Amino acid sequence: MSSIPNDEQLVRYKLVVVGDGGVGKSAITIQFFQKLFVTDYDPTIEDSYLQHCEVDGDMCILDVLDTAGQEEFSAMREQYMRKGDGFLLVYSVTDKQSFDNIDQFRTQVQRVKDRDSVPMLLVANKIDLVHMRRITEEQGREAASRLNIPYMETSAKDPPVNIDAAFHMVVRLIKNSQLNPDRQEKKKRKMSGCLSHDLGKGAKRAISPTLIEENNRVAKSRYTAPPKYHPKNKGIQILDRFDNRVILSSKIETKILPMERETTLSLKEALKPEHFEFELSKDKKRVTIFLPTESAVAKALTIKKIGETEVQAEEFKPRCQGVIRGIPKEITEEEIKNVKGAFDNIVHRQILNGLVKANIQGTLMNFSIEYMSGREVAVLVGESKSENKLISSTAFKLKTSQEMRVGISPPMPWFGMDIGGTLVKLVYFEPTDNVDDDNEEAETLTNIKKYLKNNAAYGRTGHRDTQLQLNDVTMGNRRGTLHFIRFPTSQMGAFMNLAKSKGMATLTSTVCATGGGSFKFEADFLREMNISLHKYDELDSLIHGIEFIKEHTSHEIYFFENPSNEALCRKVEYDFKNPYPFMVVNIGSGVSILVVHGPDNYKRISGSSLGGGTFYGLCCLLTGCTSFEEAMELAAKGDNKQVDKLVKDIYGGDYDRFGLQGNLVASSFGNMNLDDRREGASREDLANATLVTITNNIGSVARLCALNENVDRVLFVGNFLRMNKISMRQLSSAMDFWSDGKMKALFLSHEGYFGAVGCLLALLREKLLNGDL
Ligand SMILES: Nc1ncnc2c1ncn2[C@@H]1O[C@H](COP(=O)(O)OP(=O)(O)O)[C@@H](O)[C@H]1O
Ligand SMILES: CC(C)(COP(=O)(O)O)[C@@H](O)C(=O)NCCC(=O)O
Repeated sequence: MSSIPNDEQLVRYKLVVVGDGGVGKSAITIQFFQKLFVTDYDPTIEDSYLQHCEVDGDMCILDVLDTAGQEEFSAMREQYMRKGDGFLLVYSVTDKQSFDNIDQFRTQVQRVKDRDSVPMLLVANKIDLVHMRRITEEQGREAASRLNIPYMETSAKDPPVNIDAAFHMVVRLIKNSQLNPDRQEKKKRKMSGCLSHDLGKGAKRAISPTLIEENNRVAKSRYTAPPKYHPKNKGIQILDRFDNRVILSSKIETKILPMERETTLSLKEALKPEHFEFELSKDKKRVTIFLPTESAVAKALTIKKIGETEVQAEEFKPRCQGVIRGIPKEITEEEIKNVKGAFDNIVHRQILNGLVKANIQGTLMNFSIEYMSGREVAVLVGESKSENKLISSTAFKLKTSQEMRVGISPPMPWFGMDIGGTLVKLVYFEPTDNVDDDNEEAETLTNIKKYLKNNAAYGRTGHRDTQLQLNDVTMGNRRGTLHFIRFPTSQMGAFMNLAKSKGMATLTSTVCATGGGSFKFEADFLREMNISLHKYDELDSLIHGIEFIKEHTSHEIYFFENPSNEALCRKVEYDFKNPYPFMVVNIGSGVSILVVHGPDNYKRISGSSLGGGTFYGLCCLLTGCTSFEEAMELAAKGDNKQVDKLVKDIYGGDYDRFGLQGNLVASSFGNMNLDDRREGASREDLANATLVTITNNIGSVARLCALNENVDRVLFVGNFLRMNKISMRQLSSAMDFWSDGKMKALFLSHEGYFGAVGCLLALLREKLLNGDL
């Protein structure tokens, strides 16, 4: 029976990604490890990544160092080059200088490794930027053959091209070189023939031991289990702990070993950052964890230890608090100052299973930072260098991830875009927390901000719903104002031109989008603006947007009291506590019906093609109206009874036996086959009848679905309900009447914007999670 090898049996390959700054080294590495495309990355910091990987059917550990391209880091570069087993030499096909510099990187690797033949791959990156390409494939291949190394073209953008293939290729090159050291040696002699010859035998002997040692080391780790290291062994240092394993580092190499007799569970596994909030007591001795949901509580109870710090789950109830105990040492102001000051001195980040650790120079202790996205909290774990043991652990509030310079938050501006069948909904997050965005394009950014903020109309058809603006909200790790903007999907071309003229395309290369149009217009965005759409599913986004807005705003959810009585009807705020399960009826162009059992637990149960688009389309056809607003105005003045056949038109009164009142619509538009009734029906009546028809149908489908799902609260959202009190009242009375008062129709103030909010949140969550926890 075969068994899964443990880490001690696995071969570990150290790969190093080198090349000029800006060629996409981080993008390539992050795409490989985290399967996402990042556009912004701190160019001054080196990151290393460690992950299990399968290459050609063999499990191994890949340890990849993404290097800083800057010159000032060149001394450090030599140090890591020495440890590298294989190298990706990256240039950008849009940047000739980066291509020209490849020779230097190659020579440097050879010099530092003291060998001519080092496993290396020439990587021509950014091939997606076709129109900006300066170095052809032919030139790239020619350079590769001159350097005697293989060549590969890549793109780290989604969908990525050859990213996995490039890393796998380097592993293959390393394996080949290990299996065939003789060939390497021969090749080396051949390539550096004149050097050996000129210097004679002595020089050759001087070179050989290094090579033999190098090959022995690799061969040993390939075929025999390495010795167990104990931290007390001289010169061995605990670098990190994660997932029940400990990483030990000696001067020679770094090993991952299982953490025996340790009960540590990684914080990441036990709780997700969005499940809790931290608060540091004034005396900085206690950290309180707030757990918002029951599901989080269940997980929290499984935590035994975080590092050396005991965590006790104390009577966790929803919205109750527990306390991290046993923080052994009060952190002093001085230390905080040191650590804070040291954020600028981060020289190396290590991203282990998504957890960011930053090594900081210049502190009294060697702190590592575990940063929790969106919570503005950092947990600092101090390790005394001399004793190799954890001596303190604490947490305190930080301003932002920018200040820490860890975590990857997307560059400003932050937009979420929902491109629907009729309308594009755009939410724009305007930061107000006075954090420097550290953005080279600060002026363009400021201009865009001013333009959006100072106007409520954009072009002929763009509108900002100023009444919906949300001030002082936290998104990602920032505080700010959320603005809500919409324009017709048919105006996408004009929107792109406007956005281009405001410099959007120069500021960002990725925008998050949802809705059917995120697929339909994807190619146009790329072609016209060189912007990739980071796509999120529209129903996921809708649910996450609703969850966020209902948690972060008051007065959002309401219902109608006495909906069928004109004089007594009034809007009443609804306290949506214990919300699950509930149903969502999204009335956009068409209708989607979902049942929601928890924040991440929903399903689409039904839909209808008779939606807002049907109302608007039919209205244009029947009344000649030219805008939704005009259609609604007409409908408000009309009377459907001219158009529809009522129960009393058929029965002469009520149909008592089954409780059908005479005024009930028996047949929508049923009177329009009669000449006199048709002639008597005004545009207003036709608009009203159209609205009533569509609304009635949605109401019946929704009620049946709610019945089927055993749900009594139904949230109606979507822009069909914009300025549409008629439909809201009608839905309210229909739900109430037909369910004998058991079901409730609820409405949300931000009607059609939830998808856009949800997709922005998804982007922030994805970026920040991948960057830190
Ligand atoms: N200014 C508007 N222009 C067009 N349709 C509008 C407008 N305001 C509200 N609507 C209504 O909203 C519907 C679109 O709703 P929305 O939730 O934005 O869906 P979608 O995502 O399909 O665009 C339209 O079909 C129409 O009934
Ligand atoms: C296809 C859609 C999800 C698109 O969403 P929309 O742009 O209408 O908001 C929606 O129109 C829909 O669910 N239509 C109904 C399809 C049906 O179940 O009959």
